[in-house]
Amino acid sequence: MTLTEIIETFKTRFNSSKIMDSLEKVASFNSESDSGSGEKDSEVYLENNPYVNSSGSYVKSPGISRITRDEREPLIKLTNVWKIYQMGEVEFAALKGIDLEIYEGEFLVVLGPSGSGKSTLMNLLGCLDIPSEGTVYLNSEDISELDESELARIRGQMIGFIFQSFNLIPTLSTEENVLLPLEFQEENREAARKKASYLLDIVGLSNKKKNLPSQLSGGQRQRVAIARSLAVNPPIILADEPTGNLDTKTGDYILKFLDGLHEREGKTIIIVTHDLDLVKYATRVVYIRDGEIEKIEERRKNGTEE
Ligand SMILES: Nc1ncnc2c1ncn2[C@@H]1O[C@H](COP(=O)(O)OP(=O)(O)OP(=O)(O)O)[C@@H](O)[C@H]1O
Repeated sequence: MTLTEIIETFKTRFNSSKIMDSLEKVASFNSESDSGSGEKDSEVYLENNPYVNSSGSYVKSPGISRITRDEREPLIKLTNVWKIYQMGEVEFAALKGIDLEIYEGEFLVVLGPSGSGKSTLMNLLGCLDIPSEGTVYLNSEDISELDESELARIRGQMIGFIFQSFNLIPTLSTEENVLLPLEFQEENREAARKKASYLLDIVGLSNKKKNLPSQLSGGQRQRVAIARSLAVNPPIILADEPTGNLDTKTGDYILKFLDGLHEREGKTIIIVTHDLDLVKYATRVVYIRDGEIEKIEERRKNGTEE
């Protein structure tokens, strides 16, 4: 399906946030079996990080924030959240009474070993799943009170997702993948193209606009996912193991980029990882083990505990 066909088919049936939601689910399913071209990353893009080079330019927030909110309230709040998986007769508690408040401007790293409940927590923080018990608030709204399309709308406006599986639409080019959320926001087409072009430029992929996801390396796909997550300028960026499958250099680039978005753009960044190295970027670290918060550490950036 082409970009136009996808848009026209879905626009007639659903509201825009719901479409993005459905497409991302399909894309994440499709991309699991798709391991990429294996093409080596060029290092040229390392020059493009506006937060690393000295050109003085940086990512200007594209678009305007569509949310009005009380800034004293947490962006995301979890109270006594449990997630219980049912496997036949057996119940398994993956999260056991999590209380957590996340405020604007934080760089939060959720750290825990394999099986500790990170992805489960991530899905709840991103309002992609609902708790078995307890309450999740996004922008002061109890998400279990919202219907599916309201939830998709608020989530689309508030959260940019960067998932390990990249969630790119396999039949769309790099440029079209970035354009997709903008098309559904009813942006002026020319402005949307400019924005997509700018975002691809800053993630160093202007020369890959016409490539399909299968013709990109893992690191390049991750950067398309970042460009797309920034397209609608959400206040929160939620990243699941953002450097997971990447070589050190590309991983470093992506982290510095996220760090720049935090420092220069005031974005709230939430990263879920098992990689201890990432805590140096954090303003707060949540240690999770066996479905419980073990401790929470306030930090000054660059490695020191407060
Ligand atoms: N759909 C499910 N049904 C049953 N159990 C599940 C389900 N999803 C996760 N679990 C279990 O819940 C626990 C937490 O899983 P989760 O994926 O959140 O851990 P994680 O910390 O993200 O692990 P990893 O770092 O290995 O990805 C694990 O013991 C896992 O086996």
